[in-house]
Amino acid sequence: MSLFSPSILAADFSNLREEIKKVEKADFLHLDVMDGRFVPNISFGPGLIKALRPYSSLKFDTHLMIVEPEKYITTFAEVGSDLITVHAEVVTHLDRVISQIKDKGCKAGVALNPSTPLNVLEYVLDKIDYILLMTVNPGYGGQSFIPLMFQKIVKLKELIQESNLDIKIEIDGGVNLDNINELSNAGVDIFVAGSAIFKTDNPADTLAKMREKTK
Ligand SMILES: O=C(CO)[C@@H](O)[C@H](O)COP(=O)(O)O
Repeated sequence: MSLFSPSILAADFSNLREEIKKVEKADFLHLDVMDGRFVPNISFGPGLIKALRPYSSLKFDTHLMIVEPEKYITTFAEVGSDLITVHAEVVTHLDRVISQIKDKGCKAGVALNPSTPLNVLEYVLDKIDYILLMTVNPGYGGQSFIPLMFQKIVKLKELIQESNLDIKIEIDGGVNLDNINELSNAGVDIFVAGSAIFKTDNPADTLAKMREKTK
């Protein structure tokens, strides 16, 4: 069964308490932390995540698009993250950071930009819970899915199956009602979607429609 992680980046920031209620039937809440350095945009930090934590029973899926994420793992774990994802591109000691995340009792995810090859994960594969494939260049919501990422998803699925490990494939960027069925068939386990959910009149209904189109 596919899992859903609506990204609040596309929600109405002036009304987040109400916005997150609309997606309470999802599985995770996707929290995009951006620092204006690793990505050109600045979003929000641990203070907002802490403030939202009492108002949702969803698992908090914190996606750190920041440099030096190793300095902030404890903070993001303590404000209520269940899953913490760091980008391989900014971490020198990936094995160590994954351990840091797990030591805090969180699931560990590693994200890859569209242009980053899968082989950077070869020697940490046995420690990762989730691989987050960026299917747009990170930094902004509302971009179009990069078509070549289909091949990357299929390749990663094969790699995981060959290794016999229990790693979930999460994708992020440009997911919508038109491409979700094909993406599900390609092997995606967790869908992050921002605009396709929050920019519709009825996010709960859109989420349900997306579920119907997945395995
Ligand atoms: O991490 C990011 C963007 O960097 C995403 O989580 C976006 O928020 C996804 O937005 P949509 O493409 O679904 O609008």
